[in-house]
Amino acid sequence: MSRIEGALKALKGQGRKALIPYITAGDPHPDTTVELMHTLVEAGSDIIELGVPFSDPMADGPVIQRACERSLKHGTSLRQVLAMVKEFRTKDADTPVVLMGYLNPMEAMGYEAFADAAADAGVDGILTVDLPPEEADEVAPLFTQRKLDAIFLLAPTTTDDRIRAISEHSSGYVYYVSFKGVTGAGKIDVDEVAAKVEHIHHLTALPVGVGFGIRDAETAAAVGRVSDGVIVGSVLVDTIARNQADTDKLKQALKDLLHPMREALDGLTS
Ligand SMILES: O=P(O)(O)OC[C@@H](O)[C@@H](O)c1c[nH]c2ccccc12
Repeated sequence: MSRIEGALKALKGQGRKALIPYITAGDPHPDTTVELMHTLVEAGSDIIELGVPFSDPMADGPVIQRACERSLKHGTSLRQVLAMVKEFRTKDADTPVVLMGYLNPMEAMGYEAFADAAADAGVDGILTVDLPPEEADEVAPLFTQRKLDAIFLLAPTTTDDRIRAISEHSSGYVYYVSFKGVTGAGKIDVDEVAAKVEHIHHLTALPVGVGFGIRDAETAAAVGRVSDGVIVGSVLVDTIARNQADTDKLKQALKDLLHPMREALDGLTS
């Protein structure tokens, strides 16, 4: 069983939902990422989604675009991101890490070499934003052969046939994008999300995580009620941007954001 599958099964057994924060590796500085990852865990996170910075992140809104810029300004490379995960693993053997990224840097390294290096670093899952369906057949097995979960995005516009096909290539969980648009924008329509997630549950046995537009405990709970986990990105990344100068303050601010979400999610069971 993969670390992701294990974590999600354990949560399910407890009737709990996964809290999955996203941060961009190397933001605000490559030296602080590992520390921030540990902070996310201390604040009650179950899985970490770590973004590989990319110069043209077309699925991202301005908040995460700027995070990529901050990170790339310090020269953060894919290899360095993998080294960060390796360092994180020396102190945390349990928390699953999903590497989130655009294909270009992975392709540049070579998918096979990348899959080897990711497995070696202690990565658990790979979320490729822009992998065309025709290439998923070829790339996803490279990940799964190395026990890396292949995580794919489902959107409100994804047809049933595509949902089935994508789920076949997926492991760990599938990521339902709550609205059509970029990260950090828009307002989530909880009823619409609930209906769609229920429908997806009929098409795949995999857990369903939902992201895009979750900014506070109330929305996290509303989405957690209908899904297996929530992914929270831009609101955390915005907090990183506003507290770049003071790491201790930043860590506290991240905890202040995540604690109420954790509590709201756990409150769903009672
Ligand atoms: O930022 P939001 O709206 O909270 O959504 C999560 C999201 O940031 C994270 O999962 C993510 C960051 N970049 C992405 C690109 C595509 C899909 C998902 C992502």
